Amino acid sequence: MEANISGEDCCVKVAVQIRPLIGDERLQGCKDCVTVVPGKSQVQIGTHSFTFDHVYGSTGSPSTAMFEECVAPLVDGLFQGYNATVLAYGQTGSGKTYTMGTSLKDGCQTGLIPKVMNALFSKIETLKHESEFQLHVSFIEIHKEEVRDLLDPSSASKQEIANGHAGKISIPGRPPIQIRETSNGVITLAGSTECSVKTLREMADCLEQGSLNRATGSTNMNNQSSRSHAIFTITVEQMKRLHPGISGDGILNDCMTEDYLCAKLHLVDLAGSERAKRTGSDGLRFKEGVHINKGLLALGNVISALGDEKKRKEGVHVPYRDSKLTRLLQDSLGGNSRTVMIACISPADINAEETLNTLKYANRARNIQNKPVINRDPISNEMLKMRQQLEYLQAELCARSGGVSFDEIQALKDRIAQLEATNEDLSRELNEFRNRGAAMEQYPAETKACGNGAVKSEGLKRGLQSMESSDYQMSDSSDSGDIDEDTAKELEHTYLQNSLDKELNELNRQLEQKESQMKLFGGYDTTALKQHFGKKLMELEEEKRAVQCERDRLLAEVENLSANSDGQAQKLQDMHAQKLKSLEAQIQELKKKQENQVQLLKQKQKSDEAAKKLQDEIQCIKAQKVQLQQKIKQEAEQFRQWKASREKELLQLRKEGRRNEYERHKLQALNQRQKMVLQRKTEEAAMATKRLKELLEARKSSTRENSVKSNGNGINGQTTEKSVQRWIDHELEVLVNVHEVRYEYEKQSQVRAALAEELAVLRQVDEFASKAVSPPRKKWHVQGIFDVTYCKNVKNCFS
Ligand SMILES: Nc1ncnc2c1ncn2[C@@H]1O[C@H](COP(=O)(O)OP(=O)(O)OP(=O)(O)O)[C@@H](O)[C@H]1O
Repeated sequence: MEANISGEDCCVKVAVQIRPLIGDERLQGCKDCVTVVPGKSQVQIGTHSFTFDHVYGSTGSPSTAMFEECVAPLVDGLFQGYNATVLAYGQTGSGKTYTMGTSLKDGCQTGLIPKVMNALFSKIETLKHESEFQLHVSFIEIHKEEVRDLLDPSSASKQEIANGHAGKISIPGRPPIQIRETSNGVITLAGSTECSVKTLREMADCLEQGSLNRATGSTNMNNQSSRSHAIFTITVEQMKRLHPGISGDGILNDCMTEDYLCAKLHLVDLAGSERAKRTGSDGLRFKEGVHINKGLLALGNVISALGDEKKRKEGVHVPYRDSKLTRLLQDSLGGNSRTVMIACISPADINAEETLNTLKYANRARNIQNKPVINRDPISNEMLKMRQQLEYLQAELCARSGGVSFDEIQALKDRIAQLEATNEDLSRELNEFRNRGAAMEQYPAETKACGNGAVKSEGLKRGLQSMESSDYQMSDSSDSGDIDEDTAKELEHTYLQNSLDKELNELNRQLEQKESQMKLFGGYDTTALKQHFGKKLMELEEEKRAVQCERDRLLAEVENLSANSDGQAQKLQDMHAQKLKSLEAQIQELKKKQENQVQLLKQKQKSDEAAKKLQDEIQCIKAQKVQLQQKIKQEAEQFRQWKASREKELLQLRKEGRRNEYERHKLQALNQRQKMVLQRKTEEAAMATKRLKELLEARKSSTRENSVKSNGNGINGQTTEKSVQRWIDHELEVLVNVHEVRYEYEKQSQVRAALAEELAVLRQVDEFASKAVSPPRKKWHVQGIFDVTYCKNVKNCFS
């Protein structure tokens, strides 16, 4: 049997085992009624002729070759994850137990099961460096439509019952074994013992222990007849260690370092079909016989339903549930298993009828198609599928790229260069946004740490100081409310930019991911490939039909010839039969090819759909990316405009501030000058007052002198006149001086009042400046203008 990696259909293989005539049969003088056509796997009984996959015993292949040819490939398949079943079928006493080796006793190594165990352990030995294994064994029997655990030590006690037939006592309290179907259709046994075995000895012990527990009994046809269907199951769990980077593709193996496989091998020794008359059974044995035959009948119905191509195509119901035996063998017949059926027959002419039935039964089973798949851990399975798909697509790409012209390659290269350039531009833009965002971030960080408006302004002020010149002092005039608004605006902008950048990064990441996935699909138009597959399928279908017609024709000829019994006809019949066989093989081959093509086509369609979906997703992400980039640009532009207007405003304020500063300096200088004038005038006033006092003093003394002179001797009239004249002049001069001084005093008082008022205003200005709180810009400006005007007036006063 060939390895079946892809899980395609695979027919049940049938081998016939013809045992030699045994003691009783010889004693009865039985004759050999079965012939094997030399060099062919063909058995003839009477006028009937059947072709099988293998025929052993009699003049067929030696029975010793059976394991190598039929069972060893199944054992190998276990290590690839394929389930397998070996099923021995035949009438009672035909040699099923002998062939299977189910009754392993005292280490006697006859039959298939001991050989399976040997092969299994020697294979494990060779693979132990690359895999870890776990083996489990279960052994059950179906006796009178009940499933029994042959490895359960509690039910090991066997008891001979009254009529001498073997039987078992079921232990109360232990729940019966139940057949269950898992959600993915796998048949399991709930409640049966699963022994973990590590050595060949342990496994052989399990077989021996189970065999001892099996229900057997003596009948007229077999001294030790199996009264139940026995199923010995070996489960092989394998953890394969893969070596990353070793495989040629070098892609998926990098991430897949373990492969978990689990496969089961069912070794089934059925109870033999029997006729109560011939076995001479009665009582319990008779009832057993009825159950045995019932189970085998159900098996026959299942085989009929599955073996008939017409019924299968019509989707006829397969009666698996009619018996526990068929239910348990559901996977082995028409399911997930590679199955070999061994039809055991007796060559004795007294068994000819049963032998013919067995051969018919077996012949039908050959048409059963199973669907073995690798039983792999779902993740490993998924990985493998992807790898296969990748390999397939890579091969396809290679094939396709052979036909791609130089121009096309050049165009693709150009496109790649173009895309890379766009990508670089976008990355650069992104970095710029990021840098801007980072520069803005330091302000929010400071403001966040401080947590109040005044300190926020301080933070921003420091930030601005780092950018602006030292004449910033005047920008203190902008109120703290404005600064808070600015900070909030910048914060908002930074956060928005950051979140948009993040979004853009995420989109870029998704895009990269999707595009790398897309690369796996190659991106080529595969319509031509599909057409090619479709054409190929049709060709195969036609070829198959032609071969089938040829087969039908030959069959008809063979029918005609079998009616004709002369030697020539026999020869022709043989020739036709041979041709028929080769045609059968051809049909099978074509079927396989056809299935392969269908699988390929399906796979192709699936990958096309996936590629289309991926392409749509990429388009969608690209559209989102463009939108996002536009949004980022818009936002940046808005912020830039806002920033520019804000800076303009600031510049205006600074200009205004400088002008005010200049005015202040001017006023201070004027004030200084006025102070000096005031001082000078005050000194002049003091001088004038002093002079006035002196004059008044002089006047008083002259008055006194005059009165003394007039009251005295008054001798000279001219002298008196002159002195009066002098006195009058003097008086007049004094009066003029007094008047001048008064006028000057009033003027000085006015100037002083004006200066006092100006001083008050300047003090107020100084006070505001030292408190770092300026009067509102407009007010300050107006006040400045007022002061200047006022000072001009004062100046005029002086001039
Ligand atoms: N290939 C063989 N060579 C020699 N003897 C055989 C061979 N096959 C079977 N026998 C003998 O035939 C007898 C019946 O065989 P076995 O018990 O295996 O039959 P069976 O089909 O299992 O019968 P049952 O269905 O009643 O259990 C046994 O005595 C066995 O030794």
